[in-house]
Amino acid sequence: MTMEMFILDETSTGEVDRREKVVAALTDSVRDLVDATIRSTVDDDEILAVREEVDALVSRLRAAQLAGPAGVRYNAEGRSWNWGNAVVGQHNALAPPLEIVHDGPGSARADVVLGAAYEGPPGMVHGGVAALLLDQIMGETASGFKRLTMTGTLSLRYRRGTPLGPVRIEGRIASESGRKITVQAHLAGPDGEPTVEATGLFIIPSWAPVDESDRTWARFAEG
Ligand SMILES: CCCCCCCC/C=C\CCCCCCCC(=O)SCCNC(=O)CCNC(=O)[C@H](O)C(C)(C)COP(=O)(O)OP(=O)(O)OC[C@H]1O[C@@H](n2cnc3c(N)ncnc32)[C@H](O)[C@@H]1OP(=O)(O)O
Repeated sequence: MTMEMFILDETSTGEVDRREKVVAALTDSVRDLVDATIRSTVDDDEILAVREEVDALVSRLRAAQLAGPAGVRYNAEGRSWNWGNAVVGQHNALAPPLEIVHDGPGSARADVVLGAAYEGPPGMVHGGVAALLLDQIMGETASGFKRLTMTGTLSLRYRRGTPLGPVRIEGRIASESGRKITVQAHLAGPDGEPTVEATGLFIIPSWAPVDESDRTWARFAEG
């Protein structure tokens, strides 16, 4: 991958903000649909009838589509958006409803409520979902919105099951050496005791801009 894979898009920030909100509301409804589908016990005829209506709605959305994935876009004002991102994509119903808070240099955290769609062992968060969330938050911790970083190596220790429900994830930079940034993080359930501990090596790719004062860093950092 190269910097050219990030898409320069002429849409104004005001228009990006407006559109993001409109589709994000639909995304919330689709998340609800996913949860309702998993947990529904209505009879078969009702399921078939709902399916027909959902298929009709999909056709309406397909009336105008991007040719491929949403990608990571930015405009000349420095606003960037990644609506399809698997963790923070505002238009991605597979992404849990999560907001990452950068509460200081080299640290980040997020609170999220994980429902039935994120289940692995009975009543517990899927291990891959825990890894997914940790990867994003640790990547953002390493990047700090001032440089571009990619996951090199991620190591997880699952200490005990994480119950579905409210989950907190916290990450911090443990050390840095050249283009290599080591991040430590954990994920915890409602009692605050870490259930998953993580260490990751995040790498500033050789092709990425090197000048941290360059605005390009900030532009792409929300990738
Ligand atoms: C979704 C994509 C978004 C990406 C862009 C984000 C922009 C926004 C930024 C931030 C906020 C958002 C945060 C995102 C959160 C999600 C993050 C992900 O899930 S990223 C997808 C998964 N990861 C990959 O797909 C990497 C695939 N691998 C590569 O592209 C390359 O291998 C890369 C960039 C990791 C290294 O390539 P080189 O060419 O820059 O590295 P060389 O120069 O060979 O090595 C530098 C040093 O690092 C070590 N190294 C290289 N790869 C390593 C690895 N995998 N593990 C450990 N060490 C490694 C080497 O041994 C070398 O060390 P010595 O300087 O000699 O001491």
